[in-house]
Amino acid sequence: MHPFDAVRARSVVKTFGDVIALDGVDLDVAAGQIHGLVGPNGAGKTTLLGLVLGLAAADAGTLEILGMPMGRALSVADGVAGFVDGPGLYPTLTARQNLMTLLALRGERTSRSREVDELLGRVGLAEVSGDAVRGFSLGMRQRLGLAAALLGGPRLLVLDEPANGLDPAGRRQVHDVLTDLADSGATVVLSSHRMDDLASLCDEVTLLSAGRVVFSGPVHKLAAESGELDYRLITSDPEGARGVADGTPSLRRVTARNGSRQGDEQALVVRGPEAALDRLVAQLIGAGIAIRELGPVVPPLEAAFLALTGTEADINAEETTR
Ligand SMILES: Nc1ncnc2c1ncn2[C@@H]1O[C@H](COP(=O)(O)OP(=O)(O)OP(=O)(O)O)[C@@H](O)[C@H]1O
Repeated sequence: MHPFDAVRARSVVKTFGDVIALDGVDLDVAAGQIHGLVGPNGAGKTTLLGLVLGLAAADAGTLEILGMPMGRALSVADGVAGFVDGPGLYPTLTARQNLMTLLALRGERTSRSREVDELLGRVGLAEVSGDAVRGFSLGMRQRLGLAAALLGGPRLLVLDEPANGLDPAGRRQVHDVLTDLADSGATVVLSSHRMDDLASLCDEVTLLSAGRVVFSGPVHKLAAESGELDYRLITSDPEGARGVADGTPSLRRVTARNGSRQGDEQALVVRGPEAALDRLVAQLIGAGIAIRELGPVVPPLEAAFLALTGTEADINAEETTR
């Protein structure tokens, strides 16, 4: 459908002194897709987005943006817009003045004021469009930054944690804007720490860990990397359920690894493949034990993140010292 990659990185390296921020990164983002970058703090997400935006040049490797090779000169490629480390805004100007100023800087002032109002409405800032940005919350600044990035009608939008500081309604609004943009054929590359956000928004995700790609592909495939999950069950007969679990092949009873909750003294936590869990459920029902709650202790996407980035061990250790 789309003949080229909007972003194509091969063996990209970026260092800051002794720190290797990106260590041979490959990235393919098909045109028209929403692609998420995820990874622990310091994994290299912002650095990679900065290279795509032309804010810095790679030390080694190749990077093609919208089919054009990025050179060593620092400049935003044609058709690309976005921000890293928060949007750059003029704090003393109003939201509307910020966007009008951006247009003025491009010599487009008078013709597009209606478009500016429409954009402010789309990102949920219509009512505060006349307020000075210096009084804006983090979420409001994020929304205005998104509107500013959309002004030029980008073919590739690059956003570093755009959902940062947004309330649930704001997140929904931003999702809608990004989805509409992708539906119109543009490409979006964004970073996020929220796996639920990425799952609901992105076609594909790339998981970075310590500057390397440890997964890249569709979100459902990432979930499949979670390995064995811990499942938490609340039943009508905790003692009886423990006995049934102990007799279920391939299933182990464990102490909750993460997310202890109220009522956990009544909960049974088991680890094993899905088929073994299915057997346990059938046996519990057969034994007349009602299942009142059943779900993974850590959602599959988060579990995959923890397993692939090696952060799972830290969490286990934390649990055992409680
Ligand atoms: N300008 C810089 N000078 C020195 N080191 C830097 C610079 N920018 C990034 N780094 C280092 O490069 C590594 C990657 O940082 P980066 O900001 O890309 O990670 P990130 O995945 O975006 O992290 P976070 O989730 O915390 O935003 C980190 O070790 C960071 O300290």
